[in-house]
Formats: sequence, C-alpha cells, structure tokens
Amino acid sequence: MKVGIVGASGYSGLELIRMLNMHPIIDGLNFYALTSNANDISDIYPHLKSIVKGPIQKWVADQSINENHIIFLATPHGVSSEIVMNISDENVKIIDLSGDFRLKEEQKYNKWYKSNHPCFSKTSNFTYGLAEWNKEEIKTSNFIANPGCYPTASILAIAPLLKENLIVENSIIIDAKSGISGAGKGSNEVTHFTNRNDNFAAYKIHDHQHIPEIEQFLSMINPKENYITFTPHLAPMTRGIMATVYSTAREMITNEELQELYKEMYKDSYFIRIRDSIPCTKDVYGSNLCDIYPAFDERTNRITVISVIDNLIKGAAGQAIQNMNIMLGLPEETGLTFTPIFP
Ligand SMILES: NC(=O)C1=CN([C@@H]2O[C@H](COP(=O)(O)OP(=O)(O)OC[C@H]3O[C@@H](n4cnc5c(N)ncnc54)[C@H](OP(=O)(O)O)[C@@H]3O)[C@@H](O)[C@H]2O)C=CC1
Ligand SMILES: CC(=O)N[C@@H](CCC(=O)OP(=O)(O)O)C(=O)O
Repeated sequence: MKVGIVGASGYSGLELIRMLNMHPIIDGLNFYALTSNANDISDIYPHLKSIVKGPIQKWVADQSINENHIIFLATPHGVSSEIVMNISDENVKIIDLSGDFRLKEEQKYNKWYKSNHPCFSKTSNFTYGLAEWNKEEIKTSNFIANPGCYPTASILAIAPLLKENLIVENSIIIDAKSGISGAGKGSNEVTHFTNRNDNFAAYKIHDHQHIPEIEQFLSMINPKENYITFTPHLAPMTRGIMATVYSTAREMITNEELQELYKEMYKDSYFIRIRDSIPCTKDVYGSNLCDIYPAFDERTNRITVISVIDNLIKGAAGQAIQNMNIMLGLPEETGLTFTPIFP
C-alpha cells in the first residue's frame, strides 16, 4: 500500500509521516510540498534522520496520483480544492485535512472561508470523517473531509446530549483553547514567541470558520439545533485543545446519569474515554484519544462538558489515519494505539 502525503513539510504532514511510518500495512510513503524541496526529508527535518527516507517532490496532478493508492492532503484550504479539481482518477482514495470539503452549502463556504470555492460540486463526493458518529458512511467512501480540530473536540463533547434531546435549543456555548501548532508551521505575528509566550488571547469572535462546520453536524444529529456561540483562544502551549461546552438542560439530570449516558453512547468508540475526573490537555498529548468529562450544575440548570484532544493527532493526522483504517476495512485503531506522552 503506497501513500502520498501532500503538505509533508507542514505540521500535520509531519505527524502523518511519524504515524504512517509505524503503520503495519503501509509499505511506501511519497512526500509532496509546494516550496520545500529536498533530496531527503531529513535534510529539512533532521529529527527524521535514519528513520524516514525519501525526497520531497512537487505535486504534479495525474502523474503524482499514479504513484499512490491513498492520498492525504495536509494542505491549506484553497490548495486542497485546487488539487482535487485536477484529479480525474475516481479510484484513488483521498483524505483531505483542510476545510475545503466539509461544508455542504457553497454560500456558507464562500462566506466563512472568505474565498470562492473552485470546484464546490465535488463536495458531494466527500464524507465528513468523524468516525464516532459517521463510521458506516466512511466505510464505503473514497473521499473523506477530515473534521477540523475545534469541531472534533466540540462535537464529540456535545453530540450525546443532542442525540438524547436533553438540552434547550440554541443554548450551546463553546469556549475553546488551542495550542499554537493549530496555526501551522508559518511564522507570523500571531505565532511569534513574544506574542504567545506567557500570554492568552481570544480571536475571531463570531467569525471563525469552524462555527458553520459545528452547526452543520449538530443539526444533523438534532434538526432543532441551529446556532452556537463559539469563542476560540490561543493558549501558550505547543499542542492541545480544550473545549469547554456549556448548554442549558431541559430537565435535571444527575452526574451519574450523565456518566452512564456518555459511556453507553461511546461504548464502541476506541478513542473516547469518559472521565470521572477533570481532564487536561496533557492527558491526551501525542495520542489519538479524546477525553470527555460531563457535569450538571443544579443551581443554574446547565451542563458543562470538557473535552480534550491533541489538535495535530485526533484533531488532524491521527483522525485521518483512523479514517483510512475504516476505509480499508481495518480496525479503526490500527497503528494508533500508542499512549499519551506525560508529563
Ligand atoms: N495544525 C492543526 O492543528 C490542524 C490543521 N488542519 C488543517 O490541515 C491542513 C494543514 O495544516 P498544517 O499542517 O497546520 O499546515 P502547515 O502550514 O504547517 O503546512 C502546510 C503544508 O502545505 C504545503 N503546501 C502549501 N501549498 C501547497 C501546494 N500548492 N502544493 C503542495 N503543497 C502545498 C506546504 O508546503 P511548503 O512547506 O513547501 O510551503 C506545507 O507542507 C490545513 O488545511 C489546516 O487547516 C486541520 C486540523 C488541525
Ligand atoms: C490555533 C489556530 O490558529 N487554529 C486554526 C485551526 C486549524 C484548523 O483546524 O483549521 P481548518 O478548519 O482550516 O482545517 C484556526 O483557528 O484557524
């Protein structure tokens, strides 16, 4: 099985390389990038020396396709859609990590991504790759839109409550914190050390591209759910996302009942751990796990759910490999059973 990673020089691409290099059924990796160019990937990433070998090449539409059975697009939005637009081979499997094929309404894509989609009609071929809720569809798909990092943490936290119709419509507030690697490898004012170290900041209030993605999926679970309030923050850490999700309960529920509901809902989900203590980002650091802790506050009638993931793994590359496993008929955890890194 030969796999191509487009965007191999980026952060998610590097995580794909690390994990696919240990994957039991993958026997060839090809690397592609835009400007990065090297005879061997370890020339630009010395930490890979004598472990991973292979040149970084330019992606050349149909020629590069033929070199691979599966393609991961770890490329920015706008770039993934350009690449897909120029692929004519319907048999290749594509897993796109960008936001280009997640939204099912063209107007929403153009509005929230602030650009016109070059091939929106191709979106209907893509399945949203959140395996905990969509596994059957993923099994029969050749094209996967891998969920965004914030949507992964947020949807996994709140979906069980919507499925059981336990919360008041449009009462969801998501307060999310991300490590800086979520912004990719580029260096700019946002990622600058002095702006991020010892600092905490909110951004894109009411304007983040993950708002329609979360709303779209939640409304599929419960059609009455239309609008969320979502505020992302940058935390002074390299990796990790914590989503703290608040909603108003229709009726009183005990913490024990919440625990039972979540455990039952995710009993077949290898990567979800329902916690009876409050999780932190390091509990899942470097793993494909998502730890979830639900709690009811009888004074306010609100439910708080905390969810933590590693943005580069369950939020990107690990979830993409989980999807590949399911597409290939393998157990979803194949090659992904490593423990988190703590401390
Ligand atoms: N970082 C994260 O936590 C998450 C990221 N994502 C999504 O995953 C995708 C990748 O993100 P991330 O790894 O952070 O990004 P990076 O900025 O770290 O890397 C982007 C990569 O794309 C390559 N690239 C850009 N344009 C082209 C092109 N025209 N042809 C081929 N390669 C190209 C770059 O190559 P070069 O080095 O040559 O410039 C680079 O390797 C994005 O869509 C992002 O939104 C999703 C969830 C989480
Ligand atoms: C910290 C940080 O900057 N995070 C990125 C999310 C990365 C991601 O998942 O974005 P896509 O939906 O485009 O794939 C952001 O807020 O835009």
